[in-house]
Amino acid sequence: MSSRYDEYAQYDRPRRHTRPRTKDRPNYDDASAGQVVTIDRGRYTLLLDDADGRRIVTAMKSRGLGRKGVVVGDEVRVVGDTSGAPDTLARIVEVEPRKTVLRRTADDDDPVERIIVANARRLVIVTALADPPPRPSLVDRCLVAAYDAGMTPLLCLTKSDLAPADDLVASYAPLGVDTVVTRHDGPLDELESRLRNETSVLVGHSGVGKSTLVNRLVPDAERVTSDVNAVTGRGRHTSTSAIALALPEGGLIVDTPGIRSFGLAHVEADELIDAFADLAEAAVDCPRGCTHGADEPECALDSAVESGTLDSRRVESFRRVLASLSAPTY
Ligand SMILES: Nc1nc2c(ncn2[C@@H]2O[C@H](COP(=O)(O)OP(=O)(O)OP(=O)(O)O)[C@@H](O)[C@H]2O)c(=O)[nH]1
Ligand SMILES: [Zn+2]
Repeated sequence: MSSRYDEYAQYDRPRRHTRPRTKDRPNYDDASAGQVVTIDRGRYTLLLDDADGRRIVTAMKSRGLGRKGVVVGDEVRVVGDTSGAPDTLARIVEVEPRKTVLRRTADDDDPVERIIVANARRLVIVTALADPPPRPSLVDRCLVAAYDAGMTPLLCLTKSDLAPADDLVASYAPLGVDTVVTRHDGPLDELESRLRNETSVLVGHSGVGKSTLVNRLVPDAERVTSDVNAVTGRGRHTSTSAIALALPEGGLIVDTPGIRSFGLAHVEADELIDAFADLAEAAVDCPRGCTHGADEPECALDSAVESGTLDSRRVESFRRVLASLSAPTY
């Protein structure tokens, strides 16, 4: 089986630009569209897919962008040599508005909540059913991160050959979280069908089987990573940046090595509840400043459960996720 990355090596030279440019104002009508795949020391690796074919292009930021940040997943417009031939460098002249933004948490090394990935649709929360045992509080924090980022969470429960998935599936079902169960020697089509033609981000702590999944989803992931690093001039991929890999059947999967937790410091209870339309609707009747937690005496979620409008298990699950917001980071 071969990956789409194989196609990147085969491209035609770009057509010559025929449109004249105005002198006074830059005219980027003839700019190509691309997506940022990884970033290393001011060099941006882009995936371009247009009439000239699918290819990897290295670019830098144009001066006109100023201090505007460019992150993995950004949809950008590029000019200059976009052939992708060795030793060529294109220029990023525009960054399209971001559809979603996933941030990593501030830590001792870096006190700023930086964006890990832009424009990803799905956050795949990878949890092993055993070895290591599941950590529900971590899953809950990842769920909050997904909702906050505007992404759809997908719970991927791995190593189902070691332990049953029933309990975990049942605890996330009331929230309507989509779940797939996998094992290294079982089929992956349920996961693959959800990833197709979209940008997804994989998260999970060490040992849960992320690399095993990536290597199956992108059969030549290791070669691609080293090729990308050859382009960016690095011996191996740096752990600080995310890297997007193309899936054979379309779509990108973003691996997040070295990223241990998400920036949730700014997330408020009212923002989280907005991810659940029925709960948000009931909470309209809450007293001002209600945090919707189990200890709130007059939370309208309780009256909605009493009147039968809301399912108590759904409210309980929501409150468990909500509590993870104030729990210490792992
Ligand atoms: N029994 C069982 N073992 C698995 C399964 N998937 C992965 N493993 C094993 O679990 C261990 C960890 O798998 P990895 O894919 O390296 O996990 P990871 O999440 O990438 O871990 P890091 O590389 O530390 O981030 C390896 O020994 C795998 O062989 C599975 O479905 N069942
Ligand atoms: Zn409330």
